[in-house]
Amino acid sequence: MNQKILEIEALRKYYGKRESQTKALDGITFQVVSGEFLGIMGSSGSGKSTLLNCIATVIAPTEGHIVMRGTEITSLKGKELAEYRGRKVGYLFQNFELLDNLTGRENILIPLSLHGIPEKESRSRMGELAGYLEIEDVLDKFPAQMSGGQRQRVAAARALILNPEIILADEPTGALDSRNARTLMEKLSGLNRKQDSTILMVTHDSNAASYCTRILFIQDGKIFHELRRRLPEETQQEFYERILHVMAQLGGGSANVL
Ligand SMILES: Nc1ncnc2c1ncn2[C@@H]1O[C@H](COP(=O)(O)OP(=O)(O)OP(=O)(O)O)[C@@H](O)[C@H]1O
Repeated sequence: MNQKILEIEALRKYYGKRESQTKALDGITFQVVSGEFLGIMGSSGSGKSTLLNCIATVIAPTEGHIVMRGTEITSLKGKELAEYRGRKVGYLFQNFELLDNLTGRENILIPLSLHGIPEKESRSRMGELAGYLEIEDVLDKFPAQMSGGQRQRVAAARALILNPEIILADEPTGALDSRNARTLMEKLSGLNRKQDSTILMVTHDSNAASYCTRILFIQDGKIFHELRRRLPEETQQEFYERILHVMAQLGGGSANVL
């Protein structure tokens, strides 16, 4: 436990030219340790997606370091980069991103086919995940035949099938109603607690964030505040109330009161 999985150091991402530059990330430093469920919150335009996209290697940072288990990922190329994107990281998106013409089972197995891994190697993992995520009934259905909650749980199984080092979740409850959002968060939080899955989740939703073990609040591309759930004594409701309090400060732009 407490091994460093991800180290972000002095990360900057500037968009545009000097005269009209946006400092989307302006010197962000933090670490994620094994078994953490880290939330990233902040108002619109604060830099959350940019941060996640840098870690996912979708965009290149202007400056700084992203180190995954000791390997600098900003300089990875070719096979190593593909290995990082496909095996070390699992992704969960707001809009599920399932392929419409594949069944639930086939969607979950996509990461295996991308890496040429024989299906039989993941058969027991598939069974375990399908049972835990309550998607056994929809494995042979197409996404259009599933509810939103089922689609997102299928997407969660796809993210987890190769046992990645970290799950990157971008607003995973954004397209779900409150009941399905709660089910998803309970499942993710259970995986985090029981299997030590490490999760980094960007969210606007204070309710979803209350399942995290720690939250970083970002404003104008900088870390503005950090909350850590005081386990075991702090209830989820109490943590939720502390989150709301910080969000109110963020909304009011009163960064110096904390
Ligand atoms: N490709 C781009 N070119 C120029 N500016 C960009 C680009 N992408 C993002 N930005 C700017 O960078 C800043 C951070 O954007 P980002 O999308 O990371 O914010 P966010 O916190 O994810 O917002 P939201 O919650 O609305 O998704 C914003 O000011 C945005 O306008």
